[in-house]
Amino acid sequence: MTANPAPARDRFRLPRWGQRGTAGASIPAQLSFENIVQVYGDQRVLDGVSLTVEPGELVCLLGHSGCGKTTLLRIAAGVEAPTSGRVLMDRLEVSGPNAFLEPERRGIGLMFQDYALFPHLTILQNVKFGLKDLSAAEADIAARRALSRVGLENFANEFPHTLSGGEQQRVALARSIAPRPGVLLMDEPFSNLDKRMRDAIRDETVAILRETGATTIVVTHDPEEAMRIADRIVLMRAGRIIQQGRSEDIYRNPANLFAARFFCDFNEIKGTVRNGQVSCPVGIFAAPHLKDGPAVVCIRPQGLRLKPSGFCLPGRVVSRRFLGEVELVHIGVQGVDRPLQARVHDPVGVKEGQDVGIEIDPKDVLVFAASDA
Ligand SMILES: Nc1ncnc2c1ncn2[C@@H]1O[C@H](COP(=O)(O)OP(=O)(O)OP(=O)(O)O)[C@@H](O)[C@H]1O
Repeated sequence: MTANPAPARDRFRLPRWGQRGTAGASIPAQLSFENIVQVYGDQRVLDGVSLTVEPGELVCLLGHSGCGKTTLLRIAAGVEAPTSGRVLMDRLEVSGPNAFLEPERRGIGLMFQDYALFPHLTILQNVKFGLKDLSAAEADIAARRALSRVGLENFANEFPHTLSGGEQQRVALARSIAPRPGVLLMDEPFSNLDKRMRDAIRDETVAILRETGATTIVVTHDPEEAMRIADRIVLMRAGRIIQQGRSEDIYRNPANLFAARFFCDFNEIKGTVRNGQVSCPVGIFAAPHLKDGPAVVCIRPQGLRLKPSGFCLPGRVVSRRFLGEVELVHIGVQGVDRPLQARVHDPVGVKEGQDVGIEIDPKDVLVFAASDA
């Protein structure tokens, strides 16, 4: 049942919501975690997490399912108390041995992947829900301003089920920014959207977050998403922070094999390090930082180039798959268990079964100690 639906043409006339500029700004807060440990039964879900998110910064918590990302958000929000450690906002303890500030008094906005919209409330009522501290008139103004900010002011009187997934995501965003939180915590906020919509909405959401200025933590298990939106990526594994930094730095210089694998589907080949060099069946590469011993040579698929047979490393094309902008070519190489995968832009004339040469760009080669695996 739709109450006062927006005329269809208005839906098409809506301006891009990342460009509207009417949202109230937040006063961003610094959020710090000090040595957070969380134990459930005999499971140590968080194992000494320390992290400071600076005012206005957008941090992505990245990691596989079950590594503790959501638990850290819940502790920040005050929905959960840590087993030990402290959470501080602007250097004041909000969770810890000396204090516990109730979630509703932290000035933290939350947005979860299911959006959690109330089906029986209109869009406007949904957005007003978190504005209980304001008078009815003030709440109405703040909610309409937030809806306008996400380009949905014409949908105020509709009900959630009449909106598309992308529109519902924008309502959830409006609801979380309406109280102008100093900190916004978002748990997989784009995971319910199809890929085409996800890219656009993600970019627009980030534009709005930048304008509101809120300190933001976004949880995701998608490295591309993290690279696309984060000022800083914090990579987690089994309750610990493995590495943090700008996306380019982590991508180019992963701290270990786990971090490397997270960002790239490498060709991995066993090798042996001797005197700062690693030898393996596809060549010899520099490994100045490693001690002598077994190693894993990781080669990015885009670091392989096809040459005529007789040049560089000999190989035989096993398969070719058209992926749009690139082709994925699998090439068998003597001494290597699995065919190498190469992402090639223009493999003109290359056929399955054909002998080729393979050139490997050393900048796309990373080497880790085998003990790291
Ligand atoms: N209240 C709880 N009681 C017991 N175990 C819990 C509780 N909350 C979380 N866990 C467990 O803690 C671990 C980490 O869960 P968490 O939701 O933080 O992971 P996550 O990294 O966010 O994963 P996902 O990406 O799948 O949401 C999981 O094994 C989960 O089952």
